[in-house]
Amino acid sequence: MELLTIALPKGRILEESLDLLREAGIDCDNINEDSRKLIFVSDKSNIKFILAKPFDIPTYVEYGVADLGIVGKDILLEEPRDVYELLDLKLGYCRIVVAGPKGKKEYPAHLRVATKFPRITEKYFIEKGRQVEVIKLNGSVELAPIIGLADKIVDIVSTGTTLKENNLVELEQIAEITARLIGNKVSFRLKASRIDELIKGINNIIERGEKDA
Ligand SMILES: Nc1ncnc2c1ncn2[C@@H]1O[C@H](COP(=O)(O)OP(=O)(O)OP(=O)(O)O)[C@@H](O)[C@H]1O
Ligand SMILES: O=P(O)(O)OC[C@H]1O[C@H](OP(=O)(O)OP(=O)(O)O)[C@H](O)[C@@H]1O
Repeated sequence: MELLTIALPKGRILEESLDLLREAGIDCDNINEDSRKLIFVSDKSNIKFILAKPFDIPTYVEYGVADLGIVGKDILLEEPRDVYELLDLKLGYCRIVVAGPKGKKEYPAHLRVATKFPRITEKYFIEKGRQVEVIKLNGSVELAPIIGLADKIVDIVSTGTTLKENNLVELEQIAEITARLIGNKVSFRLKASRIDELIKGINNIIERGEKDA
C-alpha cells in the first residue's frame, strides 16, 4: 500500500473532516488538534496528515507535497489552483453574501465593498454589470460599514449571529459553500487505485448520510 499525504485545514472544519474520514474507515486517531504538531502519521492506513492553514491547502496539493486535501469551496473560488476537485464532502456548510447596515439597503453610485474575498467580490459585481471598489481585509470584516470604511461587505454567513450583533443584514447571496476533497493531478494518475478506493469509501458515507437525512 503506497503512502498517501493528505492536507487537512486547521480550524473550523477540521473536526467534521476527521469524523468523515474516520467513518470511511481511515485511521486518523492520533491527530491531536490541541497539540502544536503539524504532521501526523497513521501506520495503520499508511497516510501522512499535514495540518495547514485553510488558504494554503490548495497550494500544497497543486505542488504535489500533498496528494489530497480538504478545503472550503470559498477558497477554491477565491484562489483557483491547478488541482482536481474530486468530491463535495457536504460539510462546513456556509454562504457567501453581500451585507450592509440595517435600514440602509440602497447602493451608492460609487460602491465600496470590504471583504476577505476580493476576487469573488469583483467577479460577482462585474458579472452583474455593477461598478465596485473592493477593499481587502483579513478578518472582522463586519467592522468596515460600521466605522465608515465601506458601504457593504461580502463575507461568510453561517448562523447569522455576527451580522445580527453588528446591526447588519444580508442583501444578496453570492454562493453556497461546502468543503471539497481536492487532488494533485499527477498523484491522481500515479496513485490511482489508492485514491479511487479512498474516494469510494468517503462517497459511501456521504451518500448514506444523505439517505438518512
Ligand atoms: N462561519 C464560518 N466562517 C468562516 N468559514 C466558515 C464558516 N462556516 C464554515 N466555514 C468554512 O470553513 C472554512 C475554514 O474556516 P476557518 O475559519 O477555519 O478558516 P479561515 O477563516 O480561512 O482561516 P483564518 O481564520 O485562520 O483566517 C472556510 O473556508 C469555509 O469554507
Ligand atoms: O454567521 P456566523 O455564524 O456568525 O459566522 C460568520 C462569521 O464567521 C467568520 O468569521 P471568523 O470567526 O472566521 O473571524 P474573522 O472575522 O476574523 O474572519 C465570518 O467571516 C463571519 O464573520
